[in-house]
Amino acid sequence: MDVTIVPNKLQGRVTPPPSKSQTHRVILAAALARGRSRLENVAISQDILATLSCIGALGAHWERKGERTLEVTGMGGIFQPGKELPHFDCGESGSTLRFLIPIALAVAGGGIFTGRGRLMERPQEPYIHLFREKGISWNREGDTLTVLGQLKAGDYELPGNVSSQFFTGLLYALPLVSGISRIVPTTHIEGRDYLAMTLDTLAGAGVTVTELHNTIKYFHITGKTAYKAMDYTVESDWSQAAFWYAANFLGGQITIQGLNPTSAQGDKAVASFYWKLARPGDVDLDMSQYPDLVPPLAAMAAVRKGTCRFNNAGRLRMKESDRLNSVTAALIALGADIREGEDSLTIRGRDSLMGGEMVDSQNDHRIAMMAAVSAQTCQKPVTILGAECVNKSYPNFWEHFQVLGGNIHGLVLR
Ligand SMILES: O=C(O)C1=C[C@@H](OP(=O)(O)O)[C@@H](O)[C@H](O)C1
Ligand SMILES: C=C(OP(=O)(O)O)C(=O)O
Repeated sequence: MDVTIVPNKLQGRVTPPPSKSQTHRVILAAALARGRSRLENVAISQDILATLSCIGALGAHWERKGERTLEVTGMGGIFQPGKELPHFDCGESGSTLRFLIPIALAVAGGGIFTGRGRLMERPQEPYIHLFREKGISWNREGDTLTVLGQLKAGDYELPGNVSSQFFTGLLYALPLVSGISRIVPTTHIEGRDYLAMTLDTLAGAGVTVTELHNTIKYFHITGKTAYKAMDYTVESDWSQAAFWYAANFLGGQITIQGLNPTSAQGDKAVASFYWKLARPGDVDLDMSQYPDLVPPLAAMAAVRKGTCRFNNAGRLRMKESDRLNSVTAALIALGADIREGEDSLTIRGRDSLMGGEMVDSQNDHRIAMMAAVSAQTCQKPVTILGAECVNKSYPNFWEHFQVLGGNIHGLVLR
């Protein structure tokens, strides 16, 4: 679906969707627990649907109990083996794939994982190296990956600068096996707040992981822990709220409702980045902890007085698109002054953007949403190609855009 946006300023009230990161985590904890968990404020985006289909493959059950309520009956850490290895269809969700691999190894002795789009091209090397050492077999053919073996307790060393999702996967899986384990980062961890969110959700399910320190900080896990069923209300998503912050930065008057200012979501930092960028002048921003904020912050940086440099952003090349490249291509199409570095972006702010061109979302939800809010400040209409990709994380994004007065042509709502 291609949509054309005729520029105007957005205004009104919006509640961002439920946090995708929290939803993945709480569904997995509920799936591993014995008994029934009631999860409130859950939205079924494509990524969340992928995680739900995977917990089905593990033997957990889920049922919708209303628009935003989900009941999950967990498998209690006990997998009922069938004739074949379980099949996990991860869609395009990196979180689902990286969280489920060690869980499947812990409870089911492995599994067959499939994915679409760019998913299977995204890095898995830290797991490949680690599992090779542990005698677990790893075999990828095209979009199908088969992992086979039993996850055992022990020491797991991981680089911290590829994806925090490898840590989360092991943090979920190692408590399920017998014996003490340690997860030791071999570099500085990027995306630490995602791990704080993981530890928070695990604690809610009665699973305690301690962070210890000798020469470096590491995670200490006592094995054979039972996950407990829980009632949980998912918070609104700060990473998605960031696009409405960008819309406000570009002249919108939107009241963003329902956010928890003390959330464990690291992307609540968008509020302070907003004020940093609102002051004229040159700024350097370290994005190593906030990869998902780069597209909305780049939209802000394109229209302001001063140059903004986004540093330590190499991880963005490994997302749904190569996001350093796709942010650059999209903003250039809109008329921004942006330069792509190996792991950085440099944006010289302008008074406004020209628009009038087509922007390819490259099947990346955050690029489509960035282009949509940037279109507000353009002089000419903007066409976004592949606009349906927002379904990955924010299925009613375009509805919200319209309710806020966005002038969109070509929209086909499901
Ligand atoms: O754990 C999570 O929920 C996520 C971690 C981040 O990924 P990386 O740590 O792989 O950069 C982030 O970009 C992704 O959208 C969600
Ligand atoms: C990168 C993202 O998610 P995932 O890694 O789960 O695919 C995202 O939502 O921007």
